[in-house]
Amino acid sequence: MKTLVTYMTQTGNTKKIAEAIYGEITGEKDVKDIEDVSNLEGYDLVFVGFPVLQFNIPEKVSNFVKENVAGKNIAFFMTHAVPEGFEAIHSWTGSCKDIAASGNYLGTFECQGELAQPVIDMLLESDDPQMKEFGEMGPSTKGQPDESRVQKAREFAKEIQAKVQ
Ligand SMILES: Cc1cc2nc3c(=O)[nH]c(=O)nc-3n(C[C@H](O)[C@H](O)[C@H](O)COP(=O)(O)O)c2cc1C
Repeated sequence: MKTLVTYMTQTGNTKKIAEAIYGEITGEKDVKDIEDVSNLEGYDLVFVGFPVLQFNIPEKVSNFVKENVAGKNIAFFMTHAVPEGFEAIHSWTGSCKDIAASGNYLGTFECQGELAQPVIDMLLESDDPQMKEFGEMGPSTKGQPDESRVQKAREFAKEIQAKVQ
């Protein structure tokens, strides 16, 4: 069995989770920036990770998944600035299921990720009140994903792999 862990990241949070998942996976495996993946040929299980951007899965990621997921075992991981339990997270996990409709959807891991200072500054300057609100929650995201989140990601990786073995 061969597994791919692929991710998009801008400030490193999603990459940190990708590496935790990758570290936990047994068997043949690759970890790659999604920019470096042209298709999913040869992989039996794929983890796809991304930061939530403007209340959504980044378009680059959703397009890639829709184009390549047919017949594949797929799981997602995402990081976001809002705290875990925030209502919109349900719609983001729902979107993961939707874009994976032609594959075998196995689950989604999500956790908070720190807003980097340049991002906070940019969000605070935005005309969009919701983006401004994100900027204001910046300090409460510091240090995320922390070790407890990283540990949860490792457990998620194990659970997902067990589903396909
Ligand atoms: C332009 C922009 C838009 C964002 N929009 C959201 C959002 O809608 N909801 C949210 O919870 N976080 C939002 N974030 C925060 C990121 O999802 C979060 O910081 C994430 O952990 C970044 O991951 P990365 O370090 O892998 O890039 C946004 C960040 C940026 C830069």
